[in-house]
Amino acid sequence: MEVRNGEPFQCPTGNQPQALGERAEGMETPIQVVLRVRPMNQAELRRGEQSVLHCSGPRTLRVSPLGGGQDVAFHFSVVMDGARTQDEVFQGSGVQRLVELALRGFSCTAFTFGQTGSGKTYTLTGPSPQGEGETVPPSLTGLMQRSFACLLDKVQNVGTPITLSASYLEIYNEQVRDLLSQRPHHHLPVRWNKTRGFYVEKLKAVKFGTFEEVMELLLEGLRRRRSSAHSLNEVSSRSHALFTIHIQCPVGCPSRPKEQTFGKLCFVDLAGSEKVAATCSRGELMLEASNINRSLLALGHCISLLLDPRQKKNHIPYRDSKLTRLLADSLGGSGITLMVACVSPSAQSLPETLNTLRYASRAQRVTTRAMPKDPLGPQRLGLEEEIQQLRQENLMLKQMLEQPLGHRERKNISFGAAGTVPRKRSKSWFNSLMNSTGASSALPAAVSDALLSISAVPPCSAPAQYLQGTAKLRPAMCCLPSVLVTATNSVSCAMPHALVLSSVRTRGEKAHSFQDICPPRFFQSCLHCMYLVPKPRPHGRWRFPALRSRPKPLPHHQALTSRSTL
Ligand SMILES: Nc1ncnc2c1ncn2[C@@H]1O[C@H](COP(=O)(O)OP(=O)(O)OP(=O)(O)O)[C@@H](O)[C@H]1O
Repeated sequence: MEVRNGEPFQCPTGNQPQALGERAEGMETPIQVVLRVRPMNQAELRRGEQSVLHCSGPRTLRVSPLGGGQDVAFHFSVVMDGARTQDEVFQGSGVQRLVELALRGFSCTAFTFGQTGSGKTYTLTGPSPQGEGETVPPSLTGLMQRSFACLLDKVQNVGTPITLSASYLEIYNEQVRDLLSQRPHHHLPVRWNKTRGFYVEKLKAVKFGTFEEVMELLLEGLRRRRSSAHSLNEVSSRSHALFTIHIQCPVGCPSRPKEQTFGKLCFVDLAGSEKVAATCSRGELMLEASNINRSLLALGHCISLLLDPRQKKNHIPYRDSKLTRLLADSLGGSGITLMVACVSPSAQSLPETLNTLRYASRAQRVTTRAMPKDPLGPQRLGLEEEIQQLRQENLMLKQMLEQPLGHRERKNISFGAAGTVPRKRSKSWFNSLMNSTGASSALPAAVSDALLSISAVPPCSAPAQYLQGTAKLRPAMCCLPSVLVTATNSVSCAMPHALVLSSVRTRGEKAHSFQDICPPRFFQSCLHCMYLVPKPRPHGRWRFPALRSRPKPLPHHQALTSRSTL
């Protein structure tokens, strides 16, 4: 197809990117890249510039350098020429699919990337309003306004109440500012935690329910966003802007119908890369340009490393810039990402255009593992563990109650059906153990006679030796309360603030790991005294150190005295 100077490109309408979120959850999903070529602008036409970009299919762009150099072909999910309208870009880019996936609880990101003046802001929000109070004509609105309308339409049809809120921030000169705040110049810190990953502390999130409300938020942020004029763009964005919609859905997706979902739809308008010489930037403009270029370089570096599977497993330097921190999940995490690469068709911009095309080609080889967001994440796991412990404890107490009274008087208790000391012992478990055996903090450091039999453990043939007193344990432990699991299948309780498990048998044999305490075979072959001193942890759970380490034998000659058991 011949491309003449200034004429729009002819190219079949792009198809929807196919792989976007169509793979199973947790599968590697590549970043989708849509390429948009803007039409020649007035300045380029006046200069009589040649167009160097040719669409040769719905997914292929050919670059024909002036002067007869060899054509270079680039392939993307969709290629859109300069004749594509805003609506065609919306229909063909796959953003609608992102909206659906965000509603199902996925974290979705659409970002525009390209040289300054290549049409990134135009693609996301349409042309900048001509005057105060002017609005963008509906036919020219960008991906964001169309996605808002699409989202609100879908929300209405879902039938269940869905909570929507929006936040809007910019990264200007490596500082994060809240564009919805009355104090936009106040810098916000970027933090990290296990549950949320990277996030901006104290960022305002405003609830909305209608198209007008969300548009009000967008316009408020756009008014505050930093922009300036330079030789390549009269309204050039001087910051990276992230508009995020948080979608809280009380009823989850079909695969998790009973769970809440917390989807996210984020639009990122990156500031354009620029050659300072070409934009004639000075002073503040130059400082802004160098910060923009530096953060885009960090982004490119992360993308390059993400392409290497070995590097991906090791370390990706997301912390190199605020931008890469905030895009970490979209690039290498559990999000679904769409990149719209914007380029100018002019020959003068060719070096920058080639950079963008190479950058975009690399980006589309990056994969994420799309997973719906579970904000409870680790918390939920912790709760499940706790429930498990409480169940065990409950069972143990029930069994205690079922014991004949005589046994209880002798303070014999069972440790549950499996006959094991629970692996993870909660403080409440320990306390109830202490209470049930009558041990209290007032007891002296000597071992009480409370004997706790462990059910389901076969009678032990070990020698009739067992620990008689904590006073004879290592000095460090003397001050610790202890429960002694002895070779006689008994557990003796003393001071109630910590737990010592130990077992004794003849000398000369090998010591067993703590894990051996649990299965019955331990009690037939336990040799040395084994003890584990749990450390109280902040949330009331206790951790047993040396769970797998070799137990240290107690000094038998000092600590043990021969005594018949039971
Ligand atoms: N597809 C398009 N059709 C018509 N005009 C366009 C198109 N794309 C961009 N423009 C115009 O080109 C100019 C530059 O576009 P825009 O501001 O979106 O570029 P940008 O990539 O966001 O630049 P910067 O990085 O400097 O902010 C604007 O006047 C915009 O209206």
